[in-house]
Amino acid sequence: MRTQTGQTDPTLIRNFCIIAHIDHGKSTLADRMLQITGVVDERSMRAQYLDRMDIERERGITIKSQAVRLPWDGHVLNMIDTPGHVDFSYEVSRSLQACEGAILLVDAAQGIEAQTLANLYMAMNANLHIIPVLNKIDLPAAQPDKYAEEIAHLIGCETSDVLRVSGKTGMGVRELLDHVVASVPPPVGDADAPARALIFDSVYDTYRGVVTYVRVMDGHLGKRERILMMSTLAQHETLEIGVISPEPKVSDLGLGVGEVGYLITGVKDVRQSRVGDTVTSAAKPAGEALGGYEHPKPMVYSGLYPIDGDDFPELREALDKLRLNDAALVYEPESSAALGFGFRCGFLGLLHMEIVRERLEREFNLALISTAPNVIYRVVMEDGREMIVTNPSEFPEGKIAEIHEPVVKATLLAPAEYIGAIMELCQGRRGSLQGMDYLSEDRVEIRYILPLGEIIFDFFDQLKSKTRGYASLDYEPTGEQDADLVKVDILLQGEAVDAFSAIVHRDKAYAYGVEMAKKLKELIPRQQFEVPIQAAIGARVIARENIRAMRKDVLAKCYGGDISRKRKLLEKQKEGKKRMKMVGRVEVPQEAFVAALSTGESSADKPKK
Ligand SMILES: Nc1nc2c(ncn2[C@@H]2O[C@H](COP(=O)(O)OP(=O)(O)OP(=O)(O)O)[C@@H](O)[C@H]2O)c(=O)[nH]1
Repeated sequence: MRTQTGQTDPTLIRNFCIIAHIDHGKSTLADRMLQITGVVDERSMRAQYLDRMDIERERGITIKSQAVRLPWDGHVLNMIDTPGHVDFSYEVSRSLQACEGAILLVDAAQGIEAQTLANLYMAMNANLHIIPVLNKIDLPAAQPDKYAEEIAHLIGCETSDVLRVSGKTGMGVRELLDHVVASVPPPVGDADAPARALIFDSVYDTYRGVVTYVRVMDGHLGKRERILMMSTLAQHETLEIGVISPEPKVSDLGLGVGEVGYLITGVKDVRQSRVGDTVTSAAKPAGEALGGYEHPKPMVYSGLYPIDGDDFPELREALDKLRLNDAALVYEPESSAALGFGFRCGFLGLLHMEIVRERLEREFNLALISTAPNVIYRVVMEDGREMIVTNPSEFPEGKIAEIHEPVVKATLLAPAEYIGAIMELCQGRRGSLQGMDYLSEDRVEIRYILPLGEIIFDFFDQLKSKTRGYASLDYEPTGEQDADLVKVDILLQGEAVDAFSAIVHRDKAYAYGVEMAKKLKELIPRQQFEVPIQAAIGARVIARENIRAMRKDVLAKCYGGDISRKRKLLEKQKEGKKRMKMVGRVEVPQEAFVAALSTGESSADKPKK
């Protein structure tokens, strides 16, 4: 199976990935393949072998892609695991570039979902050979005939071409592996050309530094070789090079054309080894990088503040550490009059934001307040100045000529009976209908252009509740549009509280103001004096509530003048004060900030059906 130079003969290699909607069983199938090919024995098999991070396992989602080498029938199969969430679509696209084939995995009880479509289109764009597969055929609720037809209709094949498997029982998985060998084209590349390898993943490991996953397109990468990263021009030496099967195995011969493996250079930050970049030899560099490199671009911003102000240095340290493992995370310090010192952080999307926050809280033991998420607005002033606004506090005063907001192309899939509910929801979020197609008699694909700012709050939850969980959603950024947006400030006793300001559409400003004022009225305790809560656009007040003054002071409770009791009460009050923030003269308990800023459960928690 090896050529004269020692690498695997490319004609015997098959590189493939599995694309599927969340929960359709990708990890289970991958696990079964590990077992059937003998890479993992029965005893050491633990469920979802490939999902390494704890958070991933707990949430049952795949965040980081990985590649595993599977021996099968005299061939080498490289299975590249792709992440399944829209936030990570760039990583998906890079994993696809590393393959020649894709297994399109569809739950036989659910049919095609929005994510399946999005990934399928990406795979077709990358010219991959598609193997359509229905999974979970062991389920009593499976309707393989119905969904085979849907798939056949979608990709233009015969229903009999759609394979049927169960990742759980292993039924049909051997046949699927045979089919991969028979139908996925072997990689082609120029073995004599200067090396070019695509980085499709890079992961920080505490002990070994950054582990970079690559697919060699041309040439050869060896051990102790000086390599060059073509986007940054950084040079490193490969300390170790090998394949994963399923644990790392050092390959003294290096990696040749078509091979998939990892390399370690001792760098400590994933930013030095970026997904999408091309690795070449420093001594004999390639003339041109592989196409398609993109710098990760944050789409959603939010402020993160420690609940206890003293934790600010810990938060900084934690972010610095997380960053080593996450090339897409950006942050810079900011301060808020209400919340103290914190960081403005940029994320790829909502799930990414949730994951970062959860890791900060869980791995670094930090208690955090996050401000409402924001998208990036481009504001043009009448005098021609242009500014980028990622935070309501940056929203300019004065004469604004235009505001542009980011929009996404959203694909929604649902049973036809929910068309009305979905359209009502999208219309209410300023969506514009682009088209609608029936996938089968009773299932429909609806396409909308929607402002990103309108879907980052609770769109997903609303969609699920209005369709009883049957709709699925996928979206991709597609430029920007003009929008009539305003900044709504919330004032306590005439003083604006920066943490509660928001940029919203003019038509929704009133509703936001009323809701926030009501919420705060309930959350802020009475003070010695009356506290007006106002919502305002500039100088114009659009909503108002009042917190009435406290009638008695705390000591009034202590009848009889028991001095020790009095002292205890004062102590207690002092204790309470520590967790208060002063906004002007008004004492606001920390909990009020947390409660007012939480929008209930985040939609990113539940990307599942
Ligand atoms: N009955 C049955 N259940 C299955 C099968 N394959 C997967 N499941 C179940 O379906 C659920 C989702 O499976 P996963 O393998 O975690 O799905 P996934 O597509 O990897 O999910 P993400 O990593 O979140 O994208 C789990 O509860 C599995 O036990 C199958 O063939 N039959």
